[in-house]
Amino acid sequence: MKVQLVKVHGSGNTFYLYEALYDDKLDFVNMAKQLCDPSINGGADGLLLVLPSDIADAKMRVINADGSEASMCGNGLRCVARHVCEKLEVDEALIETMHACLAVKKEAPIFEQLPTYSVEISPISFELSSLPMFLEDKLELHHERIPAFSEEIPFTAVSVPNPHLIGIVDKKYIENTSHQQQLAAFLNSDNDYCPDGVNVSYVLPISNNEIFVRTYERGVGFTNACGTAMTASALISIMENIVSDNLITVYNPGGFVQCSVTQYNDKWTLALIGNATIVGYYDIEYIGNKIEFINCVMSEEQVQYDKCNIFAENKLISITK
Ligand SMILES: N[C@H](CCC[C@H](N)C(=O)O)C(=O)O
Repeated sequence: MKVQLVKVHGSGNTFYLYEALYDDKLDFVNMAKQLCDPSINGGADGLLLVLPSDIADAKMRVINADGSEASMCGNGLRCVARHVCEKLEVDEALIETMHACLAVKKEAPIFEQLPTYSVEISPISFELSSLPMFLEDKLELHHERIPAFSEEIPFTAVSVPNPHLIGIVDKKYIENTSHQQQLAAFLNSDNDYCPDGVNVSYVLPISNNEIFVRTYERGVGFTNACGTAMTASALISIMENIVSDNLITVYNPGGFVQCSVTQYNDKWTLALIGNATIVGYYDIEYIGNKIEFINCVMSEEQVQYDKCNIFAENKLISITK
């Protein structure tokens, strides 16, 4: 069976996007694992499925590189938003996700002429049971030290709605990722705290409206960026008075995004704004359960994005000097 895929990324978090006519009989788990193999065309962090929806303009499903399915993907949703808006020739749309229909919108470029979209990040819960995470005598975890995780780093647990553990750290934990690697690998293996795993992010405060976030993603490992994690990190940074502005620039190893965090009547509203870049168009042949790449046409957009990435890298150098 011949399949057409688009390789896309949001802030360097790279995916294959496949528009399926319906919940195909294709084995998406097997497809994702093969497509994300780093030895083939540089791999990817996951597979985005764009499907018809009865309640929205389209439906998005997210399969991680290890074949696990996630309830949400912020960087991926921006890429799906662009795909759907350009197909329907609109600037705004509604995308059905596992737990909510989310508003998406074409925005003015975040950097030079970069195609930019905003996506709603919702629902949000601080209940440990929503991740799930199990901690003795706790129903929530707010900016607290858990000795089993770290004696130094205060962590917050939040679902948006995929699960996140957010630590506010000083520079040494950004320069050396071994602590984060060890903790995240433990919490994403057989353990008593997070039976379904968890995305683990370390956040370095920069200014009253800038943070740096590095994420070890559940089902993937370290990625250039994790959209839901960056938005959750912006939320925690506001709640803990680490930043004071409602529009936060979040730098990451793959570039930068902006996160809008507003509160009304005790309800938080989150939006993630950033690029939706097309890397290339791929034709594959799906023979039995084996994927063969037939053809690939690279897009010119990556050149444009590289300039954005250099801007972010220079900022990171200035921060961690
Ligand atoms: N690995 C995540 C899903 C992808 C999220 C990330 N790529 C984003 O941009 O939010 C999880 O299993 O919850």
